[in-house]
Amino acid sequence: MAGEHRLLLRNAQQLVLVCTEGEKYLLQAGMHSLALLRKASLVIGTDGCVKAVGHADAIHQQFSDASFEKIIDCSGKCVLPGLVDAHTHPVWAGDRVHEFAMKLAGDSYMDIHQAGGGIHFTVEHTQRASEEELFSTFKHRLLRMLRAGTTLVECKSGYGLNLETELKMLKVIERARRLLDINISSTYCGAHSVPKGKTATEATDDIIINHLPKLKELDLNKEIHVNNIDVFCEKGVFDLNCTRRILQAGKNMGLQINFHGDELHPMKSAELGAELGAQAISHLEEISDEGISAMARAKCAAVLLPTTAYMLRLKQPQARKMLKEGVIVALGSDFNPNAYCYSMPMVMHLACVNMKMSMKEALVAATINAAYALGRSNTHGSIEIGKEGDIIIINSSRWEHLIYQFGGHQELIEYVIVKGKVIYKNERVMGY
Ligand SMILES: N=CN[C@@H](CCC(=O)O)C(=O)O
Ligand SMILES: [Zn+2]
Repeated sequence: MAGEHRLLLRNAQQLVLVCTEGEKYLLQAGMHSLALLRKASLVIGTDGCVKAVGHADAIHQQFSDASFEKIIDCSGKCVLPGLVDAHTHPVWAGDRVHEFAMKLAGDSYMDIHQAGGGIHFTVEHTQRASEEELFSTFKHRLLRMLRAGTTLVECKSGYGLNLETELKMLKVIERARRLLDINISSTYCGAHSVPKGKTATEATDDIIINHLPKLKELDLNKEIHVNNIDVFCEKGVFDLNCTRRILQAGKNMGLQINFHGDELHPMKSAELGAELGAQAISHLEEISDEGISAMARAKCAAVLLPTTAYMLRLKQPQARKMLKEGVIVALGSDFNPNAYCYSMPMVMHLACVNMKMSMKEALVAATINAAYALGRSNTHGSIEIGKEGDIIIINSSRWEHLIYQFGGHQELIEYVIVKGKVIYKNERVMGY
C-alpha cells in the first residue's frame, strides 16, 4: 500500500490487541483469551487512527511502497493499547498528607469527613484557588498520568460544591481537553459531598434547579462539554432518593450516569444504577448479591478502585464474584487527595494481588472495559483498525512486566503515543 502514513511500529516481540471483533467490552471468558500477536507491526495513518496491524512480514510487504513520518523499531519490546483510567479526581488545591498520618494512626475516612476534613478540607482550598493555579497543578498531574501510560482519563469536578467553583473546575478540565494530547472524559460531580450549611435535600434541589441548567446552557454555547454525571451515594452524604433525583435529572439532559456507590455502606446503589441505566458505578466494596446480578443484566460497568481499599484498609471489592456473574469489570486509579496514585500499572498490580484478578483480566479492565465505562470503547481501549492510535511501548519482551514490576513503570514505559504522535519518549529506559 503506497502513500504517506504517520507511524510504523516495526517488529514488536508482542503486540497486545486486547480484542479483534469490535467488542464493546469483554466478560470473563473473553478476558482470558486476550488477543495478542508475536513478531508484529502496526501502522497508524495521518488521521491518527490504526490503519493496519499484523505479522511483521505481512505488514512489511503490504506497505513496501509507503512512507512514514516516523518509524520505531520495536524488536524485543511490547506494544499495548494506551491505558484507560476510568475514575479520577484530579483538579484540586490543598493536599491531605496530614490526614494520611491520621489514618495511619487509626482514624477512619468517615471520622475525618464528619469532623470537617477530607473532602471538606479540599473544597475549602479549591474554592480559594485561582483557575490558573488549578490548571497548572492539573496539567502536571495529567502529564504524570500520561507518563504512566494513561491515554484516556475520566476527570471529575466535585471539590467546589457551589456552582461557581464547580464551573471553575469544569472550565479547567475543558481547557485541558482542548490543549493537551491526553483524552479526557469529563464528569460533573457537584454531589460529591453535602456543602456545609445545607441539608442533602437542599443541596439536591440546588443541583437540579441551578447547576444542571447552567451546564446545559454552557454546553449549548460550546463553552463546556460534560460527559458524565456523578453522585457520592453514601450514608451521611447523598441517600438513595437524592441520588436518584440527581442522576435522573442528569440523564434527562443527556449525561451518562457514572457514580460512586456501595463504598463504605451497603446502599443498594448498584440496584439503583442498573434501574436508571447507568453506564458505570464505582467502588462497590459493599455491593449486595442482588446488586451484582442487576449490574450484570444491565451491562453496567463496575469500576473497581484498588487504591481505595488499600489506603483505607477497607474490605476488597468482590472482583471474582462479579466476573463469575457476568459483570463488566473495569479499573480506575481514583487519583484524589485521599489516594495519591496516578499510575494504572500500579492499580493493575493491586487488582491482581488484592482483588485476585489475573494479569489478563487486569489489563482488559484497564483498557477496553474502562473505555466502555466511559462510553468510549468504539474508539479506544484496544488496537483495532479504525480506532484511535493510542499506544504504549514497553521495554520488555513480555507485556506482563507492566504489571509484575510493581512501581517499575517509570523505567519500563518507553513511549506513549496518542493518535500516532509520540507524546512521551522516556530517556531513562535501560533494559532489565
Ligand atoms: N468516595 C468519594 N470520593 C473519592 C474520595 C475523594 C476524597 O476523599 O477527596 C473516592 O472515590 O475515593
Ligand atoms: Zn471517587
